[in-house]
Amino acid sequence: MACTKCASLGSGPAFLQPVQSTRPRPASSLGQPPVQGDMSSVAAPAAATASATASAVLAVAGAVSLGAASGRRRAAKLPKVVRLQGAQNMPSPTLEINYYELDAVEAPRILSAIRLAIKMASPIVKESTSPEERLLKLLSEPSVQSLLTTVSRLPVFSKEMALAFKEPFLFFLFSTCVMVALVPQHSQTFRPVEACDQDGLPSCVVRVLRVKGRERPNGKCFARVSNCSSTYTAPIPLRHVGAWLMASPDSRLVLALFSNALPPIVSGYEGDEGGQRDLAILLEPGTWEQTAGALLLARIEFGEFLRVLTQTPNHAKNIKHLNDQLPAEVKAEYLRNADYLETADAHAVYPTSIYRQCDGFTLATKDASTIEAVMSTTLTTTIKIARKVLEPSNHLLYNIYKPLGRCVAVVDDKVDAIYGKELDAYFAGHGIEFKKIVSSGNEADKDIRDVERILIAPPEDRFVVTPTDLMITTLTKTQDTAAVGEVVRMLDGVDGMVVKYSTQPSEALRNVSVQTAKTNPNWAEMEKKGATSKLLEAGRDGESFCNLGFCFHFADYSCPLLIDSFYSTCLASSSCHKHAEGQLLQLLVKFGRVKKVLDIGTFTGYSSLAMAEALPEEPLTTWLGSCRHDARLDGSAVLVAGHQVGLDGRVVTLERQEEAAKMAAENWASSPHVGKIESRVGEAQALLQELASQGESFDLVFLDVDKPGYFALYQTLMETGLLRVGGLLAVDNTMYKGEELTGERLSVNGEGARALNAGLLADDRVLQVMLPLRDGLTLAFRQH
Ligand SMILES: C[S@@+](CC[C@H](N)C(=O)[O-])C[C@H]1O[C@@H](n2cnc3c(N)ncnc32)[C@H](O)[C@@H]1O
Repeated sequence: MACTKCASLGSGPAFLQPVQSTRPRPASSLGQPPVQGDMSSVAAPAAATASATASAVLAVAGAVSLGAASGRRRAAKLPKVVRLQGAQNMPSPTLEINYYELDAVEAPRILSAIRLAIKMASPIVKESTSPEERLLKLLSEPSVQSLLTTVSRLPVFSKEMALAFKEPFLFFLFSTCVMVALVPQHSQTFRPVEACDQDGLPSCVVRVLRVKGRERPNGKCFARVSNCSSTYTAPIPLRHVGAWLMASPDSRLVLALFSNALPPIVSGYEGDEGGQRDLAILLEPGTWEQTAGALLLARIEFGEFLRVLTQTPNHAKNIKHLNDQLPAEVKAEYLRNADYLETADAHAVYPTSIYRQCDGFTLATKDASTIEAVMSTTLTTTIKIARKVLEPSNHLLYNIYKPLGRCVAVVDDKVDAIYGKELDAYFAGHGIEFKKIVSSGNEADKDIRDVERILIAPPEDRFVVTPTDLMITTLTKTQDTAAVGEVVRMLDGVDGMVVKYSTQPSEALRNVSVQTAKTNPNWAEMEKKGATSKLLEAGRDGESFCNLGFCFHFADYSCPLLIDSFYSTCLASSSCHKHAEGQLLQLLVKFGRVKKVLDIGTFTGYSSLAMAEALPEEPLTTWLGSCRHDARLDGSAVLVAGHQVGLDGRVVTLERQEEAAKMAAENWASSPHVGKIESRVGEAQALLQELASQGESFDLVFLDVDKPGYFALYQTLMETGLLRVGGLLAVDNTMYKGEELTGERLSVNGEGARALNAGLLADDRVLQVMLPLRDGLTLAFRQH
């Protein structure tokens, strides 16, 4: 996500984006030996159990050569180290791993971002306003916001990160606090943090802090949690910490970070010499003298500020409330980052396995001139040798998968040829949902990324809602999973970009999306499984989904999501394409200075609300007659019979299903724009006649109902003048899942869309363009 406010620093992804194809191999395969020296436990043998322990050891100190973004690797031989206090009980790493592409991080830009943010933030923290006001101002300061976003995305153990953190990493802590404080409502879409210590601190956070800092003399925080276990699956790259933290809206965390958990490097302002020393040793030799003054000053200023901020009795509550007080665009920016963090590595937010455990600790030479942050990831695999496991009477697999509810298996095609049928029969016989993803590959292709590639959108999990879905489904039928994975990512990337770089929807609209998904009768059941993202998808084969006796069109709320355990829900996030379409409608309303909108097909009220939000606010005047337009040419309002008859912007929305109309009304109820919406229930054709007989006409008509009726409704709109000359018609789903692209027989909906497309083409009263937005959105301007 690009920070629009501080473009000069570059966007987060631009310099943090993982580079799939050039990832570094695990350090051991790069010829780096395991850590040497006095870390006796480091060389401890792997546990005799079937568990593999791996650790990433990346340098953090001035004495160790820190490679730049070009990918220079640190010296293979490390100086002797001793464990720091508190590290004695940590597990012992045996080999190095490096899951993430650290070389893409541009340390110099991060450093300049830090400098800029310090410069801009410094006068703010010294202001005489209340600490909360200052914090609010800080969070809204573009350079600070940009830095927080950036920092939240950094892989923690990279050498570049270490380089970046040669300056105080108050900002890291700050960013984590900020995220927690900022996004409680967002956090509801994340799973709660599972492993917490007694203080409610997610253990992963503690681990990161423990790695980066040290136990404080008062023993708080780090010491207490040293033996808590985590069920998190990923190693702990810092860029994910924000996402983890967001999972815990607990303001105690903010408190803990502010008051207790600050490692000496930050909290040393109270006269803690350790902090100053740490800071000194993290700087390049010689730069300390030049930089120390400014940094120390910043540290003191921020330290003092934090102290004041956390002194008042209500500070926890106050900090939490800042979320609501932030300017909308600032808040949206933070939320966008939250979305990014979620999608950047879903594993960090949504653990997928209980068999991987992360840990970390800090090692240092006695004089602290060399510090190493060591992180270990323990992968535990149980291997059982068993025979005849696929015989129905054998309960081995049953006992594992029955409690889990289902089994997703990536099966080699050679294995499938031999055991495929037996596998299917076994799970079917035991009533266990079984998803078999058959893939062809060699041994070398079986690393975690290949598994990811295979799991991404297997054909049976992807509903065809848009032409993109169709292409992806077609692609994934081939056997070359690696190439398919790349293309799928690109295709999804196009849609993702549309959403990412379009203005983000209001909270009210996000909520409508959630409500929409919840109308699915399977919602509750899926929610239990944590698989609700699927419910934003269309029904498997069709565009309609029957519930409460009437049909809903879930296709319109589709997200290009991956299978649920992989990328979880995008509820309330901006990833739903419907949002981009909503933004387009809003843009059209604003650009066309539209006052009267006809929304044909209400459903849960998303499009109605989107357009209502964009309509002007001023009270008015009248809807009546042609004088309305003449009068507004000179900007004046027209009063009919001297009284006001409504708001200067109105959406009339039509829906055949009473229940849907009711649900939409509930969804709009809390919006300040509700007064602009008028809902009518009935068949669209009949309602159009009624509106025409009342002399209505509209500047903008959005047509989004059953496709077989499209052309007839279009004709009525034109013949009755409901779409006024100079007005615009927007029609959804005109590409209808790309059915025409298949060359196969069209469905009735596909036929309906084609009839309208052909009708528009033949009608010279309109000038139209089909936009490949989602499932095709056609804009037709009525010129005669
Ligand atoms: C695709 S949904 C509309 C979604 C809505 N425009 C939005 O973007 O949020 C279509 C809705 O139109 C309704 N509908 C379908 N055919 C209709 C018709 N002929 N007359 C009135 N309503 C109709 C359906 O009940 C459904 O609720």
